[in-house]
Amino acid sequence: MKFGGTSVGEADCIGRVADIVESHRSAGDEVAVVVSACSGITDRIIAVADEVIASKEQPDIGTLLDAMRERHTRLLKETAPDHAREVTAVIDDRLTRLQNILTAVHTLKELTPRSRDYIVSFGERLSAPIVAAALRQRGIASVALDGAEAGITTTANHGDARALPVSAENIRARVAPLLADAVPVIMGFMGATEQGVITTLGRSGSDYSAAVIGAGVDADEIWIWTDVDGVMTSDPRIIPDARVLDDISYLEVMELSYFGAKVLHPRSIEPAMQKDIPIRVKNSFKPEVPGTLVLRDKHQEKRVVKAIALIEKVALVNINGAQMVGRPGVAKTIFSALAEREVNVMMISQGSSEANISLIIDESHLDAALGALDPLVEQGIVREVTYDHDVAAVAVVGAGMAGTPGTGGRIFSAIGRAGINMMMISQGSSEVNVSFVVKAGDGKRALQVLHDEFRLSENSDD
Ligand SMILES: Nc1ncnc2c1ncn2[C@@H]1O[C@H](COP(=O)(O)OP(=O)(O)O)[C@@H](O)[C@H]1O
Ligand SMILES: N[C@@H](CC(=O)OP(=O)(O)O)C(=O)O
Repeated sequence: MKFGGTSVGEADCIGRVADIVESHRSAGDEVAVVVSACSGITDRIIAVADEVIASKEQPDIGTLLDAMRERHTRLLKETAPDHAREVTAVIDDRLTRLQNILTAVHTLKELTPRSRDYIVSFGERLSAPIVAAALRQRGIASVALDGAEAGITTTANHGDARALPVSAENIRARVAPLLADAVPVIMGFMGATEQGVITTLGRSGSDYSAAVIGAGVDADEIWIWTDVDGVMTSDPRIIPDARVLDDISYLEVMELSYFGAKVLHPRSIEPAMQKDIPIRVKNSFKPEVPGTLVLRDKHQEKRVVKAIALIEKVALVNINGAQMVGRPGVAKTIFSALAEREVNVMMISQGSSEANISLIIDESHLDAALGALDPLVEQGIVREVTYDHDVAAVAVVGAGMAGTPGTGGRIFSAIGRAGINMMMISQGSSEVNVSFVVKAGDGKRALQVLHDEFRLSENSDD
C-alpha cells in the first residue's frame, strides 16, 4: 500500500492510514507500506536548497527549516503520543543532518545532482518514522526503512533513477521476511546505487517505489492510496464532471500517466504488469469507495474512448529539410543527438514526404534539444529547426479505439468545430492512444470538448 503526500499530510490523514492498515492486518492480510513526504514538503526542501545556494550571506538554515520541524513534531505528537519522545529524537537528528548538508552546500556553493538527491530524500525520511510510530501506537509492530534498506538498488542517473533487476531479490530478502510479524513503512521516491549513493526516482516516484516493492514481495495486489476516488476519465481539477473508472488496462493507464495524469507515475505500471499484479487506486479519505482496478486488458467497458489527459509545459520542435528525403540514417542521427543530451522525446510525427519531423519534448529539455540539433543544421543534415514552447499535448486513450473506424474522425471534427487548431497529430500503432498538440491556451478547452463529445461523464456505454 502506497500512501501519497496528501494521505500523510495531516494528523487525521495519518490516523486514517493507520485505520486502513489496521483493518487489513486484522483481516489477515500482510501489508507493506510505502509513504511519500507529507504534502508540500519536497517542494519546500527544494525551495530551501535553491535559496541556500543562491544566497550570498550565510543563510539562517535553522530558521528556514523551523516550520518543517514544527509540522512534523506536531504530526508525531498527535498521531503517536506514546512514542513522541523517541521519534522526536529521530526527527531532530534528521533535520540536523539536513541542516549540516545545506550548510556545506552554501559554503561550497555547489549543489551537485548527487547531493540534491540526498537532500530531497529528507521529506520521506521525516514522514516514514511518524507513520511507523502511528502504527505502533495502535499496537502494530512497525519499522521505518529507507529505499536502500528495503532493497531498491538503482541506476546512477540522479533525479530520475530506475530500479535495477537486482532490486527484486534484495526486496525479497529484506522486506518479505518482515511481513508476517510487522508492517514495514518504506520511504518512497528513493533508492541507492550499488555503491550506496542515494538516488531519487523522479517527482511522484513513490508510486514507482510501491510497484517495485510489490513486485519484489510478489504481492497479490498493489494499492495506491491517494486523494481522489480512483483513475478518472480526466483530471478532475480541469474537468469538474470527470468520472471514476471501475477498471482500466495497464496499457491505457500507462498512456494516461505518461501524458500527465498525475494519479499514477508512468513507470509504476511496468513492474506490476510484468508479474500481472493488479494495481488498485483508492481514496484514503474514503476507503469504502471501491476505486479503480488496473489490470491486463479486460476491456469491460465497451467504450471506445476511456479517458483524456492533458500535458502542459511541453515544447514542439520542427525539424525541416528536404535533405532528409530518401536519405537513410537521418532519423537515427537526429534521435542519437537528442539521446546524447538526454532529451526525452514524448511524441513524434513525420510527414510522408520525409521533409519534416515534429517532436514533442518536455519544455525543460528545449535548450538541450536545440543544442543537439543546431549542429545538424550547420552540417547540412537538416535545413532548419524551429520550435514553439507555447503548446500543450492532449492524449485520447482507450483500447477500444483499435479496430473501431471513425474515432479519429470524431476527435478531429469535434476539435475543428470548437475552432481549435491542431499543430501536430500522432497515433501509436497499438492504437491505444491518439494524441495531438494545440496552443497552450486551447489545451483545457480541447479536453472539455472531447470529454463532452465522448460523453465520458455518463456512466453508460457509448
Ligand atoms: N485521470 C485522472 N484521474 C485521477 N486523478 C487525476 C487524473 N489526472 C490528474 N489527476 C490528479 O492526480 C492527483 C493525485 O496525484 P498526486 O497529487 O500525486 O497524489 P498523491 O500525493 O496521493 O501521490 C489527483 O488529485 C488529481 O487531481
Ligand atoms: N515526495 C516525492 C514523491 C512522491 O511520490 O510524492 P506524491 O506521492 O505525493 O506524488 C515528490 O514530491 O515528488
